[in-house]
Amino acid sequence: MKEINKSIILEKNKIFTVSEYNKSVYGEKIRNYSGKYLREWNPRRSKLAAAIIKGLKEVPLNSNSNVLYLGASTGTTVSHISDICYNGRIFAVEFAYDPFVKLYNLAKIRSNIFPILDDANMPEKYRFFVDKVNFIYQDIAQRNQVDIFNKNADLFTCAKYAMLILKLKSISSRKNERFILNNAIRNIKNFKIMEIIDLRPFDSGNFLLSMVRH
Ligand SMILES: C[S@@+](CC[C@H](N)C(=O)[O-])C[C@H]1O[C@@H](n2cnc3c(N)ncnc32)[C@H](O)[C@@H]1O
Repeated sequence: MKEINKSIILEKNKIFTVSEYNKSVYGEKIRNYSGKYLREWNPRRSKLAAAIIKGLKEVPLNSNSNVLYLGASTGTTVSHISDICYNGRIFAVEFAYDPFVKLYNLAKIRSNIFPILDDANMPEKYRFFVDKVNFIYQDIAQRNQVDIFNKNADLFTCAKYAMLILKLKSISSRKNERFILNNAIRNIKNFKIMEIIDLRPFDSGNFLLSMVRH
């Protein structure tokens, strides 16, 4: 077993978060672990898990981190971040009603998740619900995904670290992958790139950018 941090554990080719909760969120396996539980983290369902398995060196999250999560969907990755940041708060923004209902139900069980039904293009609408966040995570398949990130990063200036899932096909389905990637990176404001992880074979055409504010 290898600890990435106190709450993230790698065992052979599998990854787990240490959890207070013995309740499966998306069908993942759970087992007992020193008075708590180990929740298997599926890298085909969560790009952050895929990036860690692919060798992401730093995960700048700890038990006290406050996170702004854009594109939360039903809360698969949110639930693992909720395990890692068990004393912090996760402000989870999702604009589609159906996945939001599941996210909302998850938040009823997990007291550190604060679901927000809103469009991440308009952070000024939810800025007053969001306390000081240290970290922004974005996983949104939209053509203007870099703009969405920049707008949120401009407003939530306490966030020192960020991770952006770049979905290249959503930006352009015709241009060359390298070209889209370089262009997207050039357009990111305020943050410099620490690591770029190609998420293949878990997720094709998606890259995780890990960044720090400059
Ligand atoms: C790939 S899914 C996210 C999966 C999730 N991050 C996970 O790992 O569990 C992308 C989500 O972003 C949401 N989304 C897309 N555009 C959005 C926007 N402008 N504001 C908020 N949510 C958005 C979609 O409705 C979808 O649920």
